[in-house]
Formats: sequence, structure tokens, C-alpha cells
Amino acid sequence: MKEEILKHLRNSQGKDAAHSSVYDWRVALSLALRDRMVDHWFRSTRETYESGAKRVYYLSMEFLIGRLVEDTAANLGLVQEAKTALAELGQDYEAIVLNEPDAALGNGGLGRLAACFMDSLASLGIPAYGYGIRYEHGLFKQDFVDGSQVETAETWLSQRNAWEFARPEVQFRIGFGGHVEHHEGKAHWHPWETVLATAYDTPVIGWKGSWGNTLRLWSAKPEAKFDLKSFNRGDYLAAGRSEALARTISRVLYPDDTTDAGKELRLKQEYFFTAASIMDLLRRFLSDHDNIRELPNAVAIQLNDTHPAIAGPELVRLMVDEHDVPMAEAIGLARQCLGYTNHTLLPEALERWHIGLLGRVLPRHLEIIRAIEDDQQAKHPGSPRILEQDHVRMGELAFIMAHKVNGVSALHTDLVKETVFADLNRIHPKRIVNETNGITPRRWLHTCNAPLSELVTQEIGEGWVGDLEQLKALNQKSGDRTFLDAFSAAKRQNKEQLADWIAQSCDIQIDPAAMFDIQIKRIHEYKRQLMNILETIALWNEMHDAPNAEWTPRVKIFGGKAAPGYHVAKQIIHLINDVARVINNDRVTKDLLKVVYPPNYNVTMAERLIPAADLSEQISTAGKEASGTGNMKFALNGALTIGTLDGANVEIREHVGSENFFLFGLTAQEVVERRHVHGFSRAAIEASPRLTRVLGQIFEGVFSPSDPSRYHGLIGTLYDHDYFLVTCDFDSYFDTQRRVDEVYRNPQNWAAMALRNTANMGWFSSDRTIKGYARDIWQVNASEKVRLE
Ligand SMILES: CCc1ccc([C@H](C)CC(=O)N[C@@H]2O[C@H](CO)[C@@H](O)[C@H](O)[C@H]2O)cc1
Repeated sequence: MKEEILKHLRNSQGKDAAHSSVYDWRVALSLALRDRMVDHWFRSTRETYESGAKRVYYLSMEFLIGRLVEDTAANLGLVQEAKTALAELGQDYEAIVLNEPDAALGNGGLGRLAACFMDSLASLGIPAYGYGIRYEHGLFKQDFVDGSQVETAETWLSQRNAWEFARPEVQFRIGFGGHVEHHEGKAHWHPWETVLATAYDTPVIGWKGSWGNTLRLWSAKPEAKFDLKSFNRGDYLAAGRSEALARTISRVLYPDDTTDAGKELRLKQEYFFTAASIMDLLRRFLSDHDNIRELPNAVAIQLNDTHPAIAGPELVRLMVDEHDVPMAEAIGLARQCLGYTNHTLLPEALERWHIGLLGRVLPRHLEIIRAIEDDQQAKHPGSPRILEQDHVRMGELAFIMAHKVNGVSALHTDLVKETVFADLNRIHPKRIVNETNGITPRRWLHTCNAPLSELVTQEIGEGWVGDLEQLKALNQKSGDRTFLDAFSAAKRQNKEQLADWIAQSCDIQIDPAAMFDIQIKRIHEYKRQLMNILETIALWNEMHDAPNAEWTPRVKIFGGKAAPGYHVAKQIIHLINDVARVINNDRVTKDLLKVVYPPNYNVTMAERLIPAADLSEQISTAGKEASGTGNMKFALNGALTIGTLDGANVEIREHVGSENFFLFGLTAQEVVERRHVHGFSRAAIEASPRLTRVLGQIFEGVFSPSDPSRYHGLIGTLYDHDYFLVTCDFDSYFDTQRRVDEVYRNPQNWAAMALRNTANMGWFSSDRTIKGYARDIWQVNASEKVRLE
């Protein structure tokens, strides 16, 4: 390894060791690791062609990958070798792995799930491609100015991306606009503008280097070369216009994760990567098949939400216009290839494109969508329509064009059947299945939590990393004092490390003995960070009133970004920072309560925070969080959950035992009923002196003396439009937090409950989730060799 690193330092970075920066060493190490991946990658690709195995194609607008050095070294079993080599070269492995920028090509849950799925697909030896966009700028960088979020462009590609292989030879022309000419029953689309989709491949190696798959990300390049004529006549802007236009397509990730912006550029992004992906997989299929009607036996295409839903019409277009398959048959064939995953019930997140816009940008596809609509209406008269009130409903299109539709937790899938797709579910009763989300145990325990990972391996061997259900064996240690002490010591070690980082990066001193209570996720009203900070103020009030009473010291840690245009979410961020400033400077409660909100929450920060957590906040309004995956990461890393019966919380509580889970709040059914009660929020506030006091303090500007009326709107909303029932769940949330305090004051008991969480989270491995998709949706098998390993 040492020679390989030095070789890349010299030959790839063009630096001699004496004058190399941490960045140079990091790129050299990455390239050395990448070299070790290539053989596995080529072998897997070769084996797939030879075996004629069915391939999975995972289409996603987002892949929230994070950093890759540690993960890749771990999957190749080279961590120790890399550490030793760098130490011998006088370099610090920790500093080098932290130098890597996050590949932040996603907003939150949906994007991170796609990244976990890629790791599991490779670790299970399932031949697969991930298809997405190589955004020049990922999710924005978040900073706080006077407590408010400010966004700046993210610049991961300003440095060399050591993992990718550019594929200039893999290019597809993607058309937009123009018109469709119909001639002798055949349609010819004449796009007005075209851009080139160029591929960049990143190898994805599974656990134990068992198998290698590809993440193919598309970058937009101009069709027209540099316009020398305009340049020579001095019109420099014109010379670069087509370049600029093309690059906008893959320039930046849209930072919204719940609101359909409905912007033309977003539609172009969705079509750009989807069309390139469909063309690419069809080219690969036709390279060793000549009957397009075989396609469903050779490919399984999964749509990660509706963002790639245009894949249905695009596949039909290519079959009909370029392979002369009759329309109805093409629709049937495409349906057999496609699966669609729904990740949200929030109405504002369900994509619907104005017919005018879609018809202008994709005229041929609108024709095909009309044909799909007619086909559906002919077979199922009265079926919900795709075209409704001059909008194209992408959820209905994806549902109708898929042979299987899945939700991402048991509760969510039931709600999908009962609400958004109730009518389609009645027409197609077998189409909706559940595939509860999962997380990769490689990144989210083995790599991010060495103290616990080593303790577990010491106790039960390393098999759990590839087969997480083996953790169950730890249940029998929940009465073993020595093991529990070791378990608590691992947690304590992580907490001390986190306390050091927070002291250094946020200049706040926190006590590792205090309870670390963490809520990290995108800021959204339904995730109820607002209820958390209201409870924090209520606790502070009572600690301040009676500082000598028996309190459980707490550190409240928040992390998360708000979509730039989401005003209320930004207000909530401002409030949390305002409250933190007041509480953290309160001499009376300084050893009892601290509030910390490190800016720019991302995958790397999650890897730092989750191993150090005692309490995991999963407090969404029941019926709103489709699944959650952070909840799984916390429980796997030995945190106890305070949560509602929402998303995957329900299944986590079933697996870890209700006695090891702090449940509170209204159920999804009760939420719907309570909303019908007139004045429910005012009634809840009046019934709670504690809540009334807190809302009064905020309203008067106790936390914003320089701008006393800053939160008048926010508080007003709680009184009159508390759509997410913060007021109704507040008291049971506060009381449950006090129960948490009591249990935490008994470390033995707490440790036993925490151990039972870790021990019983095996089912939430994304390996189990992917096996479900393979069984229920894709009908694919893992490669012989990997399965037998
Ligand atoms: C059109 C804008 C947009 C962009 C992204 C999205 C995503 C579907 C939002 C998302 O990330 N949903 C989350 O998906 C996770 C993975 O399944 C779930 O665990 C979370 O509960 C869900 O909120 C919706 C709308």
C-alpha cells in the first residue's frame, strides 16, 4: 500500500512527499484504494455478461454518498493496511480521511437511502447500476449569521474527485422542445435544442470486496462546439452561450425536499438523466439481445420516487418510435420493467407538471402520456387520471406504468393504500407492496463507531457486518454487568470525542456525563423541531425555578438544513439559535442544560453525532414521516428513542420491545380526528400552563430582545393553524421526557435498554430491504459466487 500511495503522489498528483498537502495524500490514498477496486469491478461486470444475469437499474435524482475513503477501505478490508502505510510515511490517517469533501448529491432521506442501497446491492452481489446526475454543486453549504441560515454554493468538484472515471465515449444526445411530425403512422420528434449527456462512473464495491457495481452519473455538455465565429467577431458571450446553457442542466441540486418547485429546469434535469439512463441500459441490452420483447427478463428499473417517472413514456417512445413495437404492447412491456417507490404523502411533495410546460419541453412524451391514459381508461374505465386540471400527475403516471409500487414502512404503505392511491389500489389490489427502509451497517456502525463495532466483534465475531441479524446474540448480554459496562464505556468514549469536537467547532463546553439528546434531519414543520425547542424552554424554566431539585443534566443537539425558500423552517432555525444563546449563557442552569446547533449538517456530521447519542428524537406528527432512516441509525448505535407511532418507529418499537422505547403522542388516526375538533390547538394551550408560559416568553421576545416581535407569526400559527398538532402532543412529550430523565439516572438499566436496541436492530439492515425488493419487485438473484461466500 505504501508504494502504491507514493506512486500516485508522484505520478497522479505530481508531488514529492516532502511538499505534499493533506489533500495530495488524500487523493493518493484514494487512487491507491481505487486501484484495488478495479479487479473486483471488472470481474463482476464480466461475470454478469457471461451469466446473462438480470440487471437492476436504480434511477434517482439524488445519491447522498458522503465521504468514500473510510467506507471503501473498510469494504476492501484495507483500513489497518492503510493506517500502517500512512503512519510509516509520517501521515495521520484521521486527518487525511477528514480532508475528503462530502459528495452531497442529495437533500436527505431519499438520497441517503439510494446510497445505502448501492452498498447493499454490491454487498449482496446483485448486478446493478445506479443512475443519477453529476451535479457540479451538491446541497448548499449552511452557515448561521446572527442565528439565521444563509446558503452558499457547495463546491465538491473544485477538488479532484479521485473515485470517478470519466467516460467521454459514453454520450447520448438529449432533446428538448421542438415538434412532432407524424408520417405514415410513425412519429418523428424534432427537438428544438439538444445537450449531450456524458457519463462518469464510480465503482461501488461491496463488503469483503465481494462484488463491484457502477454508479453512473450524467453530466451535461454542449452539443455545439465553441462558436469560434462569434468569438472572432468579439461576441464572446454568444461564443460560450450553448456551453453555458448545457451546463445549467447538471449545474446544481434543487435544495427542496418536500415542495415540488415545478420549475422548467427541474423538469429538464429529470428528463435529462432519465432519458440518458434508459438509452444506456437499452444499448447495453441490445448489445447481447436482438428481441426487445425480452427486455423485462433482462432489466428491472426502479424509480426512486416520481422524479424519474418520465422513464415510462421514454421507454415507450424508444420502443414505438425506434423499434416499431405497437403502442399498447410497448406500454405493457415497459410496465413489466418498472417499479416505483413512494417516499412521501405530503401533498405539496407530489409532483404535477403543468400540461403546457410538459408539452412544450417534451411534446412527444405528452402524446405518449395521453396514449397511456387512454390505454388505462380502456382497460379500467373510471380509473384515476394522469391528466387532471391541466396538470400531469407524476404519481399516477408512475403508478400506472409500474408493475409494482412500494411504500417505505408498514404504516406508510397502509396509508398509501388508504389515501393518495386508494382508487388505484382498488383497481390494482396486488400492485402495492411494502419494503420497509433499511441502512447499511458498514457505514452506520462498522465504520462510524469503532468503539462499539470492536466490542461487538470481540463478543460475537465479525459476521454481523454482512448479516446484521447476528446482533441478536447480544440480547443474552443484557444482564451481564461486565459487558454492559464495556457497552457504556464505548458510548462514553464517543461522547467525549464529540464533546471535544463541539468545544473546538462551536466553542461550547458540554459534559459527557450529561444525556446527549439529538435531533438531526431536514428542518420541516412535520418533523416538529419546534415542539423539541418548546420542551427545551419548558425544561429550562423548571430548572431555572428550582436549580437544586434533582435534575438530569441534558445537552440538546440539533442539526439540519431548511430549503432556502421555506420561511417557517428558517424561523424555527432562528428560534433554536436564539434560545440556545439565552440558555447557554444562563449561569443558574449552566451545568444542567446546554443547546448546541452545529451548522451544515451532512453525512459526515451524522457519522460523528450518532455514535455519541443517548436519546434519538423521532417526534414527527403521526402519519407524516414515511419511514425515517435516522431513527434506525440511532437505535443501532445504542441510543434510546423518544418517538411517535409514525413511519418505521412503529416497526423499530416492535423489534426492540415497547419497554425499550419511549412512546408518546397521538396516533395517525387520532391526528386526523383531532383536526376536526374546532379550536383544538387553543384548547390544548389553555389546558397546559407550562406550554402557555413558554409561548408567552417567545411571543414577548425573551429570546429575541433585539426584535421582540420576531416570532409573533410563528406563535400565532400555533394558536390558530397548528396543522402538525405541536400543541396537542406537547404535554405527553414533556411528561415522557421526564420519564426519560428518570431512566437515565439508572445507568445500568439504561445500558440494558440501549443494548436491547442495538441487539434487535438487525432487521433494519438495507441488505434485508434489498432482498425484499429482489424477491417482490425485481425477481433477481444475487450472483452465485457472492451468495456462496
Ligand atoms: C419535488 C421535491 C421533492 C424532493 C424530494 C422528496 C423526497 C421524497 C423527500 C424525502 O427524502 N422523503 C424521505 O424519504 C425517506 C426514504 O424513504 C424516508 O425515510 C423519509 O421518511 C421521507 O421523508 C420529495 C419532494
